Amino acid sequence: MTKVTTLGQFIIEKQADFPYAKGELSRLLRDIGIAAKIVNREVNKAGLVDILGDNGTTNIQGEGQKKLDVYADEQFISALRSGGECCVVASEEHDDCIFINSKISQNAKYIVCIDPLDGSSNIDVNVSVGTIFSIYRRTTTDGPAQIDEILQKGERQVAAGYVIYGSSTMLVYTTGKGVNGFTLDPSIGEFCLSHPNMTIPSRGTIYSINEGNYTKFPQGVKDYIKYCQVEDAMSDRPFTSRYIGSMVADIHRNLIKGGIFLYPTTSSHPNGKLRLMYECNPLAFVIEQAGGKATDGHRRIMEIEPHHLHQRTPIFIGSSEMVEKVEAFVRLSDTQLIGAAD
Ligand SMILES: O=P(O)(O)OC[C@H]1O[C@](O)(COP(=O)(O)O)[C@@H](O)[C@@H]1O
Ligand SMILES: [Mg+2]
Ligand SMILES: [Mg+2]
Repeated sequence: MTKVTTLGQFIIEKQADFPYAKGELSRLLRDIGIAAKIVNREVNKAGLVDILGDNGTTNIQGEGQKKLDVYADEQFISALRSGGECCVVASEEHDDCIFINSKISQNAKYIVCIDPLDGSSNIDVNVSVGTIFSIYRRTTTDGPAQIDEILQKGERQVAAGYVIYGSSTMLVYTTGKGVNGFTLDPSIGEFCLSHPNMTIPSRGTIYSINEGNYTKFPQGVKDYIKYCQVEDAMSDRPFTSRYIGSMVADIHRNLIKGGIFLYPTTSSHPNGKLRLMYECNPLAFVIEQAGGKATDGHRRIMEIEPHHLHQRTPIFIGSSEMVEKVEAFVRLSDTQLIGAAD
């Protein structure tokens, strides 16, 4: 019989990598795992219970909230609040940070940024959705946490990961020492280690982008898409186009098979669409830890200075050689633009 390692057991074993750890991060990851199971239960019942559809409210970015967006947000915040290891939560669904002022939490050392439900537009049609989380350590030690403690660069993350609610439910995370994936075994209600030491192939044959926006893309991205579509046996082109529209699901597939996910600037989203703090940074940390790359076309996502909670960024993320290739196209087009202006 093969040995089963649950997420809880794995987290405790890995605590030994950090000799001075007191178990707070382990407990925080456990709390996220618990909330993920609760959200999973509701996602699985969607269609049977009244949880599909719009909530009738909008979030800070003016996007309509789905009932499941609101439900997932409440579950994660409540698990983090009662777990006591997190003093501030920054969520896609709230304009401002949520300071947890309970006696046990106010001196907690961790800050969590979260996209409670990623891929909202897919909820009502039974397509995979996800949760993305990012964990930072506070930069001061006492008193209530301040806003600038939350706005840290992605390279300062101590842990990050995602949950994918798909044909099976998985939790994938990193603490900066590789990436491990756990599949929820519904018969025992536990996430079990199923994908140890995940690595992303350095090249793949999948590109993921919302091609409907093609005319709005910068020239370098248009040129890269054309490159993906050209026939060339040596480099396995034309590549396959796959776009689910849930960032977590697109990136999870590319992590396993190799590929690139692109959400560039567009004329309607001049700063990009996806959010730095709770979408791009955590996924960049996971993908880099798996051996891939994540940039905005010019610099590492995790080196971008955040100025506000809901800041957006363009992103090119996935297999290292593919990200380098799109960067080369972007650079070339920038030089041509400069040349034409001279
Ligand atoms: O519909 P578009 O513009 O292609 O955007 C799809 C992207 O938007 C998102 O759904 C945004 O996430 P939320 O659902 O959390 O707002 C990503 O998951 C996805 O990659
Ligand atoms: Mg999202
Ligand atoms: Mg969301």
